[in-house]
Amino acid sequence: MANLPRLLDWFLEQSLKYGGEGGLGTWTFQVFMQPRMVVTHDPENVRHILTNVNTYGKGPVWRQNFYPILGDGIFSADFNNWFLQRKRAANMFKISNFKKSMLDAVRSKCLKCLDLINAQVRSASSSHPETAIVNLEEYFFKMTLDTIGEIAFGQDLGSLSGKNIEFMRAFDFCQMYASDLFFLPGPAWFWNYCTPLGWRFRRQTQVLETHATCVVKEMITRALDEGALQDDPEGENREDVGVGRKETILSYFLQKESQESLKNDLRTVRYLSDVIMNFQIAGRDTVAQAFSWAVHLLSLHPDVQEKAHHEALLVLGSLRAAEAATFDQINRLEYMRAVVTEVLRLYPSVPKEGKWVFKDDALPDGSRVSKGSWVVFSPYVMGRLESLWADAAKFKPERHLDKPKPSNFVFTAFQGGPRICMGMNLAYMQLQYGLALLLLSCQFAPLNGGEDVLPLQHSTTLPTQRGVCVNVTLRDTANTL
Ligand code: HEM
Repeated sequence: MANLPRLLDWFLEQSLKYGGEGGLGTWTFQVFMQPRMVVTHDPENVRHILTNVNTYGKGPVWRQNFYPILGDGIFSADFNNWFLQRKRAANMFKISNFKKSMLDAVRSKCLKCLDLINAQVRSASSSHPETAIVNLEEYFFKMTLDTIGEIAFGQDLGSLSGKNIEFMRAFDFCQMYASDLFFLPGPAWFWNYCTPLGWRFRRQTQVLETHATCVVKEMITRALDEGALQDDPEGENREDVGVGRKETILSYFLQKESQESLKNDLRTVRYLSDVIMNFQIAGRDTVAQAFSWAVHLLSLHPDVQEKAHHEALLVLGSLRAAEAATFDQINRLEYMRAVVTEVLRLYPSVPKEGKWVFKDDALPDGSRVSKGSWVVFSPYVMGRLESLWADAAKFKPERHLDKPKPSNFVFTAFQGGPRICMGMNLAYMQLQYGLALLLLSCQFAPLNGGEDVLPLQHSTTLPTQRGVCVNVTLRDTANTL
């Protein structure tokens, strides 16, 4: 328990100590009254775990700990329930949606966020060029929540305009608490019902549920008013087209429900609320944290910042021109893509992963794993192992240029196999474009000459403890090459 606040670094130390040469070998540990955890960072073991979804999955303990937040959504689902949700949501991630509705959502939220950052710097600065200290993390969290809101259910959640503060706080607390449950002795019910934090958790999950239910009910009412729902939804194999004014992730789920169940069946509303919650979790924190770590690392590496800025000018033009960037232009930001990959190697938004063992099995290195235990690997640890990355501690985007993409079982930020992150391409688009717009508008410098280590907050994802405060200097935005 003492190591909980620094769990990831503890994993790294233990892997180097007990993981044999290079820290890749398998070792195990067990928290009192919790299932055994088998830890491995060998890419072949990771491949085996991630590609055998019938042997390794989410399992009952994950589902129980996260049920109050994720319900039956895709992150907690296994087998057929997982497969159906993945298949429905996959409709949204087709190229035509990337080029139009997703890019529109990303663009409008990035530009709004940029305006707010510019306004804060201008109001706080009397120098020329205008400079101010800004905590950018809070802007990123609001921006990514509003973006995923638009993409997942076609609504502007208004976080960038000051709404949803209570919801976001509840969201952060619940994720942190549920993540701790795996490493606390004893069953979840004990912590949930017999401790003050558990009581707070249960109260905060009500805030989340109310928010998601409101969104779903509003969307159902809108779809019914527009006559966009079928009385008799067709079979699973027809081509899915989405419903309502525009295609959203939720619209692909709505079209599979009958009007009758949408109007009268509370279980249907609950299920759709779970879908919403899961996509909000998937799309908000991961991307916001990647933005934060990117700005932190760019501020510490002015040479990388300048190269990325130069590329943005070259590919997108001035800030004015970049506001209208196309999908193909964004894809040509190759150096920025390498920056994003390097940020996620060192600071993967999902820093640790545990899969439940459904059947007795052996890993490729010969280690035996028993049904009812966990196999654990950490993308954070893997990104720091010299046996996998030369100069692992150094931030060097160049390592990803002019080379084949690293295997998903070595660079595990998005994982791999059938459950690879569904939003990977969306995340790259948001980060490449958002960072390019930021760099065309501002320069970042660290406070007090640079703090090398920014303390992490233990959670399901990888937030910082105090946000990311940097010196922001506004550029002359008429700049072109
Ligand atoms: C930097 C950004 C992101 C990172 C690092 C990331 C990482 C991951 C990882 C590691 C997983 C596997 C988690 C697990 O199985 O427990 C995952 C799953 C998933 N991600 Fe992402 N993600 C990012 C952004 C997004 C975005 C923007 C979306 C938007 C829709 C998204 C949607 C999903 C979904 C739906 C799954 C579940 C896939 C499944 O179980 O089949 N992710 N992501």
